[in-house]
Amino acid sequence: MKPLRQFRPFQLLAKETLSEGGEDGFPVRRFTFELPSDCSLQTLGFDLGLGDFVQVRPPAGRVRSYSPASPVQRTGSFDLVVKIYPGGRCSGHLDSLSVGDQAMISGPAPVPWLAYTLRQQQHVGLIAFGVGITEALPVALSQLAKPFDSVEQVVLLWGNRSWKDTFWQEELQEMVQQYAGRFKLVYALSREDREGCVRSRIDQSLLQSTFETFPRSAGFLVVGTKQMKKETRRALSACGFFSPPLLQMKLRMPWNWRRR
Ligand SMILES: Cc1cc2nc3c(=O)[nH]c(=O)nc-3n(C[C@H](O)[C@H](O)[C@H](O)COP(=O)(O)OP(=O)(O)OC[C@H]3O[C@@H](n4cnc5c(N)ncnc54)[C@H](O)[C@@H]3O)c2cc1C
Repeated sequence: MKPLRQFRPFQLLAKETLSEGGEDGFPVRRFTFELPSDCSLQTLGFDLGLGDFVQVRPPAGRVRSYSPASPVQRTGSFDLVVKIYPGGRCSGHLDSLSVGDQAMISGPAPVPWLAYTLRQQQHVGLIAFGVGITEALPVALSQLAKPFDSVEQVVLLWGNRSWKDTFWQEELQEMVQQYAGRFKLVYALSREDREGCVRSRIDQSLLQSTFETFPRSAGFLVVGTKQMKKETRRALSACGFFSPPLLQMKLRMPWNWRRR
């Protein structure tokens, strides 16, 4: 099968709710789409460790991007994990699909600057807001797969309103155990006190304490809305971390990066 350069129909095999969402929260569902039995995201050219994503074209509304959330080597199917917004054109479209229905999907679409940001970084900080974990987690896994003398520590800070908004707790716990000492996971809940979690928004003081041991030249990936990313980068800068070389990143963007 050729890479998904153009939009093509993919059949929905399964749909499962991962989180109903807390108060004021929205549900998060996993959608499993069919691939030919001998085909995986990897054979289609995806590198999830570098943030490659798919695009979904709803019948009405704008094309939207989603980070595949299943192992890149899995043959026969792939998952998207999507937060369903009320009135959301694309998330609502996906949510309206029944098993057996098709969605128009293309990919891989790249995050061109990520390879540059992570290049030769021994300390990698990943900051994910809500469903942004779908992009951050494969990046964490791919960094941890590198030898210790290449990547020493990966810290994932995951911000949600409440525990009910979270999912993949078991998978994350397994990672903490498997990469003990190299992988640190911090859950930040803005509206709930809970043992093992920090009660806080993701702000300068939380960033300072979470990444206290990181050298100021560490590499960071922030995944969330534009506003969240902007505020977090500003806070990282205020903590003394180097802000990403934005100018260089933009110059490296391929012609179609704005389609995201
Ligand atoms: C590279 C990349 C990867 C992404 N990966 C994922 C992923 O794996 N899973 C996923 O769920 N999303 C992901 N997104 C976000 C996704 O592309 C859409 O922006 C999102 O699904 C909303 O699109 P929509 O058409 O449903 O909503 P729209 O029709 O654009 O918006 C309708 C209403 O929904 C609400 N809404 C939309 N977005 C938000 C928001 N972020 N917070 C609060 N309310 C909102 C607003 O009230 C808005 O008025 C990713 C985005 C990028 C750029």
